[in-house]
Amino acid sequence: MIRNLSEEHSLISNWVSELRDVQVQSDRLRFRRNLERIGEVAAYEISKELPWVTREVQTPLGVHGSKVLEEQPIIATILRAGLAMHQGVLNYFDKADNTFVSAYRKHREDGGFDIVLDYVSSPSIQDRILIISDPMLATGTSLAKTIVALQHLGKPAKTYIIAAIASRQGIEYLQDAIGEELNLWCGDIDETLDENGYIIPGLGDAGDLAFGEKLQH
Ligand SMILES: O=c1cc[nH]c(=O)[nH]1
Repeated sequence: MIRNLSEEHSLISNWVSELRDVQVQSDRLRFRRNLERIGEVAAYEISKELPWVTREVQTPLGVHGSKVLEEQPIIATILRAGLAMHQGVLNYFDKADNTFVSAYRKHREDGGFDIVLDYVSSPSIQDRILIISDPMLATGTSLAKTIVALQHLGKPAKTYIIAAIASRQGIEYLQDAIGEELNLWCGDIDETLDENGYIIPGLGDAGDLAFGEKLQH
């Protein structure tokens, strides 16, 4: 299931528009906060699909059968661009377990790049609800590598992916690579990727906009 939240004319479209806008995106605090807000709303939307149970809660004046999440999800992100969105998801699933993966583009002399994944910190994901946030689903290769790496830690009950902007090509790549139904919640879908694997029109480099420029490997 692919949910393009921009089609629902919600506040998410406003925030994605600010992420894209060169006049606004240079304000790093606002850029990070917009990613965080998208993470928060996506977490809320996904929460409507998760299993709930009724638990008796003692109030000062009586007992109430309250609906509560059956279990907390595991929320995962890919360093470093994913951090702000991850914080948004964690703001709402505030008791969640967390998975961190580092992945970066190692540039080759021929102009291409390979995804190097060298750090995974995670609990077992066996039978758990897994929510992975990755703000820019561009080629889909880092997400696919992350999902494959996490498969060594168990088989999740269900995996959700949250992105601010996804490319059509990345969605198709990921659908083929993971070999199961893709559950993607994204702020918008763009049609084009350039030769450097950047989403066009996209927003630029989300990690640099959130945290500042880095040296290239
Ligand atoms: O367009 C893109 C692609 C990958 N990562 C980004 O930050 N932007």
